[in-house]
Amino acid sequence: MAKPLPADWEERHSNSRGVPYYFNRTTGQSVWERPTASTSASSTTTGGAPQKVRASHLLVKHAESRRPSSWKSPTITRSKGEAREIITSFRERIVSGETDLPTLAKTESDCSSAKQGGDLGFFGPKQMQKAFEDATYALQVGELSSIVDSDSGLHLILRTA
Ligand SMILES: Cn1nc(-c2ccccc2)cc1C(=O)N[C@H](Cc1nc2ccccc2[nH]1)C(=O)O
Repeated sequence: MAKPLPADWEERHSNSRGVPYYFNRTTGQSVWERPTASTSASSTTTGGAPQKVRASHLLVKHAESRRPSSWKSPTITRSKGEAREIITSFRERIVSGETDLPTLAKTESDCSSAKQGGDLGFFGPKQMQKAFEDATYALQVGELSSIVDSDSGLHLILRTA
């Protein structure tokens, strides 16, 4: 029987790895190992300040997106299903090594960060939509996410720091 988690820690599920990970609601820290009483909030690498992460992403919007418009298209009418087919193909091309996320994001992402190769810079807890934040914190640096569904559309996320 697993011991209860220390205060502020919660168990989450990593879609990309299919295993649990542990998230500290106070510091924004995420760890793979189940925390014990000694894994305190102050044990962050930043001395207690919420840990920031950096990520690049490729966004494919669809008709149900919060803002179905982008630098690529003033009115986005593709269905969510079509968007999923498109982003699945993009992910296959990245995983095969044919291209990489920043290169593909520059021409294909529906986010205004496309010109920066999808780089969003550093962000901390509660700065991005929850689904995006959770997916990013669950990634190791250098890891590519599975398809992440937010109110903005479908994302591929590459954690860079
Ligand atoms: C969060 N963010 N950062 C930038 C950005 C960053 C660096 C340089 C230029 C733009 C754009 C955005 C943004 O919200 N863009 C939206 C789309 C979008 N929605 C997101 C939700 C989560 C993370 C990134 C996201 N990007 C848009 O263009 O309609």
